[in-house]
Amino acid sequence: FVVLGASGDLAKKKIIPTLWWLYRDDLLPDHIHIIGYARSKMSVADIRAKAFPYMKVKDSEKAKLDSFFAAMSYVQGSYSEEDGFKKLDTAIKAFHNGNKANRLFYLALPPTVFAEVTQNIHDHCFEHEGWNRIIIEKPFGRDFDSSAKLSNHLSRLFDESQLYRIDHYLGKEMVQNLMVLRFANRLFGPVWNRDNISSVLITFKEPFGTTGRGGYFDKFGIIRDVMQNHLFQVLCLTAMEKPASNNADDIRDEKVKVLKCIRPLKLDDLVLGQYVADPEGTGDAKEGYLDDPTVPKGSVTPTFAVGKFNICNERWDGVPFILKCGKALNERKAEVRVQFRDVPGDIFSNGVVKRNELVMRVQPNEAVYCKMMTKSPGMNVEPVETEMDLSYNLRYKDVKMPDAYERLILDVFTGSQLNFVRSDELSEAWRIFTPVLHQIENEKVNPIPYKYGTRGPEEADVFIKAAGFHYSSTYKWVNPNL
Ligand SMILES: NC(=O)C1=CN([C@@H]2O[C@H](COP(=O)(O)OP(=O)(O)OC[C@H]3O[C@@H](n4cnc5c(N)ncnc54)[C@H](OP(=O)(O)O)[C@@H]3O)[C@@H](O)[C@H]2O)C=CC1
Ligand SMILES: O=C1O[C@H](COP(=O)(O)O)[C@@H](O)[C@H](O)[C@H]1O
Repeated sequence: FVVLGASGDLAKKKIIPTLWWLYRDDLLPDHIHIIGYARSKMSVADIRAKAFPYMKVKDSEKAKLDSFFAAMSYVQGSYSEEDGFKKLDTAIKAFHNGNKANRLFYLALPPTVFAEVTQNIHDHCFEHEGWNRIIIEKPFGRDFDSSAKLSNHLSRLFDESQLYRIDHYLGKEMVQNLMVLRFANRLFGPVWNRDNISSVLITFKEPFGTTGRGGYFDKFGIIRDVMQNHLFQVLCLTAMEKPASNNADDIRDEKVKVLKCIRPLKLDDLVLGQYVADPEGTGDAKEGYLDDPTVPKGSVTPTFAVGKFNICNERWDGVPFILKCGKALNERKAEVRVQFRDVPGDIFSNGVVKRNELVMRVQPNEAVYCKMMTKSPGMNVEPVETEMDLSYNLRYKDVKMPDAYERLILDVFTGSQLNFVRSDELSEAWRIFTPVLHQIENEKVNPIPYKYGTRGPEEADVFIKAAGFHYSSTYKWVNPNL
C-alpha cells in the first residue's frame, strides 16, 4: 500500500489513521507493507508523530501500534521525475522478495500532480504478476473539459477496473443504507414517485468556515466542493431505478441513467451565498470568508449554494430535487428529506394535517425518521404531528460505526467498485454543472452575504419555498434521551 503524499494533511488525518484502524481490527491482508512517498525528507517516525493525534490509540494497543509502524517504510522522491519512482519500485520489490504481490497506490496529492504521478506509477511501479489499483481523491477536474482530459489520461494508462475514484460520502452508513431502505422494504417502493412525493431536499451544512483551506477552496467553491459530487451521489441513490442486481456496474448504470435525465443547471435555479463575519460571534465567527488572507481580495466564490434539479423521467418529472450546502452555518448536518404530497380530501380542521416527511440523517447521529400525524393521545381527537423514529444511537447501541474511509479502503482491497465513481458518472455530473459554473465565473456573479453561524441567506428559504418545499414550523421533536 503506497501512500503518495505521505507528508500531507490527508495522509496524516485520514489515510494513516484509517490503515491503522483496519490493521488494529485485523482487516488488512497478511504481509501488508505500507510505503510512504513524498518529496520531503522525513522518516517513518515523523509520519507516526504527525498521524498519532488522529489515530485514537488506546494504551492497551501500543504493542500493535509498534508492529503497524514496523510494517511501514518511507521513500523520498519527486512527483515529476522517474528516479524517485524507480526507487519506489525497488523498495516495493524488496518486500515481496520475488513473490507475486498486489500493489495499491493512494494518491493523497493535489490534483496538479495527478497526471505526472499516474504516468510514473504506470511506467515504473506496476507489478505484472499481481493486481495494481489506484485510489484517486477528488477533485476530478474543475469542469467538463478538465475532467475529460484527466479521464482520457487515466484511461490511456489504466483499465477502469484499476481505478478507484473516492467520494467518501459513498462510504457513510446512511448513504449506503439508501439502497437497503428503498429496495428491501415494500413500504416505500410504491410511493417513491411523482404521484406521492412533492419534493426531495438534500442538505449538507457545516458550522465552520474555510479558514486554513481558503487558497484551495477559492479555486473550487461550494458547488464543486460538495454539490457536484457528494450531494449528487446522494441524489442518484435516492432517485435511481432498482438496479438489475447489487453488483457495482448495475448500480452505477442506474446512477448514470438518472444523471442523463437532468438538464444543465441554470443560474435561475441557483441561490449563491458567501459568509461574512458575525461581529457579535466568538472565535472563528469573527472572520468572514474574505477576511482569510489566503482568499483573494474581492473573491465572489460561493460558500453556500442551493440548486434545484428536475429529473426528467417517468418517475420524477416535476418533483424538485433541492440540493443545499454551505459552510459557516448554524449546525453540522447532512440529510435527505423526502416530503410527501398533501393528503387529498382533508377531513380534519383547517391546516392541522401536515405533510409526511421521511428523513434519512447521514450525520451527526445517523437516524431515519418519518414525520407523520397521529391522534392526539388522550381525550382529544385532533391529529397531531409526531414521528416514527429509528435513531441508531438507541437501536444499535453497541455497534461500532466504521469511518467512511475504513469501508472504502477495505472495498479497494477486496476489489469492490460499488462505492466508487465511474468515469461516465463523472462526465454526466460535469455536463450538468459546467455551463453554470463558467457563467458564474465569467459574469462574476455576486453571492448573497450571510452571517457566520446562521442558516444561510434568507433568499434561500424563499427560493426553496417557491420550489415547492413546505416548512410548517409547527413540528416539535421530543428527544427520548432526555
Ligand atoms: N431521531 C432523531 O434524532 C430525531 C431528531 N429530530 C430533530 O428534531 C428537530 C426538528 O426536526 P426536523 O426534521 O428538522 O423538522 P422541522 O420541521 O423543524 O424542519 C424541517 C426542515 O425545515 C428547515 N427549516 C428550518 N427552519 C426553516 C425556516 N425558517 N424556513 C424554511 N425552512 C426551515 C430545516 O432545514 P435547515 O435549517 O437545515 O434549512 C429542515 O430541513 C431537528 O433538530 C431534528 O434533528 C426529529 C426527529 C427525530
Ligand atoms: O469533501 C469534502 O467533505 C468535507 C465534509 O466531509 P464530512 O465527512 O466531514 O461531512 C468538507 O468539509 C470539505 O470541504 C469537502 O472538500
